[in-house]
Amino acid sequence: MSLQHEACEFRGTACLRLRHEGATAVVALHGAQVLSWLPADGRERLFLGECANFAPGSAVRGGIPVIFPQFSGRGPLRRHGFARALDWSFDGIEDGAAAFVLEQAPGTAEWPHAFACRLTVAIGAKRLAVALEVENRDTAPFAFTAALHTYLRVNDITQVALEGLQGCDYEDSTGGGNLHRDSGPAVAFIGGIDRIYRAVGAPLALADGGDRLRIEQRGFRDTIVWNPGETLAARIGDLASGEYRKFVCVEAGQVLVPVALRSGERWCGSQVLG
Ligand SMILES: O=P(O)(O)OC[C@H]1O[C@H](O)[C@H](O)[C@@H](O)[C@@H]1O
Repeated sequence: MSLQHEACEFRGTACLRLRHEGATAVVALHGAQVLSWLPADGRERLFLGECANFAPGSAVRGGIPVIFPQFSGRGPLRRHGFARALDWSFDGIEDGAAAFVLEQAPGTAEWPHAFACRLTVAIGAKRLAVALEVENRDTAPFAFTAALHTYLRVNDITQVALEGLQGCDYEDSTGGGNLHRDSGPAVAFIGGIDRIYRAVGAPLALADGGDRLRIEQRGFRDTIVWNPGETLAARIGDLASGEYRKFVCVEAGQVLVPVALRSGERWCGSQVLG
């Protein structure tokens, strides 16, 4: 059976529910943000904050926010860009994936370029695949940074280990952007962590007690690893008390070297979980 889809409301916001091979995903039109992913075993794999704010123009804490055209505060635009705060349009099912589009509009005026973003979401029994394509529809070149800011639900953050980054260089965003090389076999999440690993190629594995999740990315060269830790979490207004223990962000990103597109060119990056 092919991918099934239906419009639905989830936490009061307009969404599309996808079903395939016993798995379900919910994608909000707000930000084209995947909010929920239940593989066929029925266990939620994404974190969505209890206090997540779906008001127009706001960023929703959890799921898979689409970061475009600027990662974090690395440029003149609003933090993490506008794509996560705007409504996207559902553009149908194509090659077994639901497609959502965002194009130049009054809400994107802070970045004066003609562009088209296309986010596709596909699911299988044990797999979630999200791909972001960006097209330059302008007459002039432009450059951007982007990420799929995936919030992975975990049982107990003190037991979580992220494997596959040994030997990779990273910028430590908590330490003024200092460069380091990861020497340990796994990243642990004790205290806050905010790192941009560069040129990550091989798949990662998130071990959470007895559970393991494979994380693969293509097109995106960097991987951002983030959890605010207790102290910073207490200052994040849309994160309920103790919720920082329930997620780690493992983000597929193109941050350290922006993507430059000439007129008519396209770029694509993707993240596959499962
Ligand atoms: O609070 P937000 O704007 O959603 O950002 C949440 C986090 O996103 C990324 O992971 C950055 O590396 C962090 O520095 C930032 O704190």
